[in-house]
Order: sequence, then C-alpha cells, then structure tokens
Amino acid sequence: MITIQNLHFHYKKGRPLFEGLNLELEAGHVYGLLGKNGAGKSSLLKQIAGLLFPRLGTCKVMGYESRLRQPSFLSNLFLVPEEFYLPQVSIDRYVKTYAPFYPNFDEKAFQQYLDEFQVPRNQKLTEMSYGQKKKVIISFGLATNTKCLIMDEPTNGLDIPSKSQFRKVIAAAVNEEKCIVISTHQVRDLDNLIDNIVVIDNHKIIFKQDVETVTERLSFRSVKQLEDAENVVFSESSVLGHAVITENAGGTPGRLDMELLFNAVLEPSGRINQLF
Ligand SMILES: Nc1ncnc2c1ncn2[C@@H]1O[C@H](COP(=O)(O)OP(=O)(O)OP(=O)(O)O)[C@@H](O)[C@H]1O
Repeated sequence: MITIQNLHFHYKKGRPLFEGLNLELEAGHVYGLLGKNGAGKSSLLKQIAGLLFPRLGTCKVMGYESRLRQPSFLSNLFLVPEEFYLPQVSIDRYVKTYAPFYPNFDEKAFQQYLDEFQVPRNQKLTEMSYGQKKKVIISFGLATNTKCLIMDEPTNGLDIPSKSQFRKVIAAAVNEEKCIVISTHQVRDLDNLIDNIVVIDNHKIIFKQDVETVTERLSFRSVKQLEDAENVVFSESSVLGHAVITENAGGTPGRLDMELLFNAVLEPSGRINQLF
C-alpha cells in the first residue's frame, strides 16, 4: 500500500532529516509510528500524503507517487494533521463541501462516529473546543473510507473517555483493504489498537515489527530486584523496582509495554534489534 524507497529529505541544506529511508506498509494493518520529538514523524506522514516532496527517492501510495497528487490518489488518502484549520461553517456545510472529494464517503457512518464521540451536530466548527474539532476531523476521516488513513497525534487534546472511544471507532473501521498509520507520543492510547510498531530515529526507520512477533519473542514485566529476572534484554528503574524486557522462553505471546519497548529500541547498543 505504501512503499518508500531510498527517501532523502531536508528542510535546510546540510541538515538531513531522512537519509535513504525505506518503509513498506501493507493494507489490513494499523501501524503505530513512534519517534522522539523532531525525529520526523510529521514530516514522514506529510511525504506519504504528498504535502512534502522527496529530494531523492520515491514515496508511493497504492502505486501512485505521492508528490504528483493525482486525483485517484487524493480521493483514497486522508490525513488527520496534528495542527489543522477548520472553516467557520456548520458540520453539514463542511460535509457538503468536502465529502464530494471522497467517492466512498459514508454519511451514516459519519453520524455514528460523531454520536460515539458525543459531538453536537448543530454547532459551528469554529465555536467548538479543540478536542471537539479533533473528533469531527477524525470522524470525517474515518467516514471518507479512504484506503489509506493517516493520523498525526490524533489523541492529543482528547479527554480520557474519548481516548477509549477513539480506540473503539478505529478498531471498528479496520478492514483488510485499509492501511491506517498513527503517529503518537501517547503510546498507552494505542494499546490493543495497533498491530505493528514502526520507530523512526536518526534519519531512518530503525525498527518495524508486528506486535505478535514482539510479544512472542519478548516478555515485559516488573520485578522488585533485577536478579529476579533471567535473560534480561533491557531494564529501567520503576516505582515498583524495575521494568524489564526479557527473552520470552516459552514463546507464548504476553502483554506489550510499548513505552518500554520504545526506550529499548532507542538504546545505543541496538540489542533489541539483534533479536529480530
Ligand atoms: N517547515 C519546516 N521548516 C524547517 N524545519 C522544519 C519544518 N517542519 C519541521 N522542521 C524540522 O524537521 C524536524 C522534524 O520535524 P517533525 O515535525 O517532522 O518531527 P516530529 O517527529 O513530528 O516531532 P514532534 O514529535 O515534536 O511532533 C525538526 O527538527 C523540525 O524542526
């Protein structure tokens, strides 16, 4: 669905952001894109959406080069940006204006998503709170039924109940034909939602694995003393003692601690990567 090959990109000369970045994402999956501040998550999502162009290399979605922004590409991709502008119109007017760009837009589903998020339909967009606006744009994005749905920090600004509503609506929207990419720092918001983890750092993708493989090979748990755990791959001090990642000897998939995995992946030793 998304194929990025040898992507080179910089905003300012001499300060490369991507250097030979490669990435392949498939339909039927929900990818979590993780990275430190400034690693380039938003810029990578903009490359995919055709809002930034590679200096070298290619970025293709459904076979279309993103930078060409062809109509069949644009009608099958929706980006929920981190920062957005919504016009001073009602939701109805917004839908009348923008839904025609998406031939598979589902009005009934849109209303269901708004109901799930408890967003009032008869309010001007500019009179809504940031969180409510975000819910409208997420609902609209889901209702477009585009094959590729990209969300940049979608849970930022959502209150606690909305985060579980978010997981619920995304999980309901997943199907074999859709590729969903979500960037976030709020890894707990993606718990039980994403099935693949992608980590960007140092100009490249440094980790890409499906959650099942990760949890088959690694165990995540807390121990009082480090000596209580065998085959420790990574550890961090925690309030209860230590949060540890160990090799999963039994191979039975367990719980994933995405924050701990992320910190382990960024460790300079690269020990985690050697296990995959
Ligand atoms: N329009 C721009 N002009 C110049 N530099 C930019 C621009 N947008 C982003 N950058 C720089 O590119 C780098 C990557 O920014 P980007 O927003 O893609 O990172 P990010 O991983 O999404 O960060 P965050 O987690 O803080 O949102 C940063 O160093 C940023 O300063």
